[in-house]
Amino acid sequence: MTDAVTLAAHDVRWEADGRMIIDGVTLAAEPNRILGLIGPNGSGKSSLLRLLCRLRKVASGVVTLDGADIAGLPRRDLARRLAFVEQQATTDVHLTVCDVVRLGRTPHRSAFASWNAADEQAVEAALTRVGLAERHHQPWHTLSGGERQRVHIARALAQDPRELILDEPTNHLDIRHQLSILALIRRLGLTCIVALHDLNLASLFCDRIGVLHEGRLVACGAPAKVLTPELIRRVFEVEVRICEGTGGHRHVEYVVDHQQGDSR
Ligand SMILES: Nc1ncnc2c1ncn2[C@@H]1O[C@H](COP(=O)(O)OP(=O)(O)OP(=O)(O)O)[C@@H](O)[C@H]1O
Repeated sequence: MTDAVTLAAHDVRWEADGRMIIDGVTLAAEPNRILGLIGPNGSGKSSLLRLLCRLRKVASGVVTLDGADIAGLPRRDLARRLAFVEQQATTDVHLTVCDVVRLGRTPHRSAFASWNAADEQAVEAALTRVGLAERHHQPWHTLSGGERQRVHIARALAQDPRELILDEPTNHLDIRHQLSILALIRRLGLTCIVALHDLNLASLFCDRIGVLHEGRLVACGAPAKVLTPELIRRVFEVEVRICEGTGGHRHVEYVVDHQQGDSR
């Protein structure tokens, strides 16, 4: 483990219903870089992300932030450092867009402090960054799925974190917004760990990719190193060709037999 590590898991295990879901995962986020997490449905991506931000307690192993066990950090200190955008975050239907984003300021405010200009500015900036500055007062329940996703990202940005963890942030987004949200995440320059299903988006936007398979980390490294036909066949059970894509990024092309209807 190098010094240049912010958030890291060391031989982390977690089980549910007597089944090992996360099985001895060791990985580290590099400061100001994006670590993508890929893997088939049920491979443990969400579970691992929840362990990394202490929404679940590890059964064994340790998660550290700047070398300190996160289990010992005060909740508020952790929330000032680390924001989590969940896959299907539920939100009280009576809130407006602005109310939801304001929740991101909670860790920065003391119990009796009034709402101040810095809080307001953080909320404004976050909404502008996700392209929803004009939707301040729109009731939450009237938003589309993609707009809700962007509001949740704005809420995380208003939290002003140094570490940002995102579980499938492109869910529900059309292709333009998938690209713009991932480009935004890159521009933020934060330390990010992001679960993604789309291998090409992972290849385009992540500095490194970790691959989960049945709760184990089976590969972790630069996209060009990790995204090989052999690994994708073993983990995802599909046939692919890897081509040279834009800007030297690997492009994954699925080999589909239209007679068979699948790629095997
Ligand atoms: N609280 C729980 N109780 C029992 N099983 C659980 C619990 N949480 C997760 N699991 C199981 O752990 C496995 C991993 O789930 P997880 O949501 O982490 O996978 P994932 O890689 O994020 O999947 P997806 O790509 O479908 O979102 C699944 O089989 C899931 O059913």
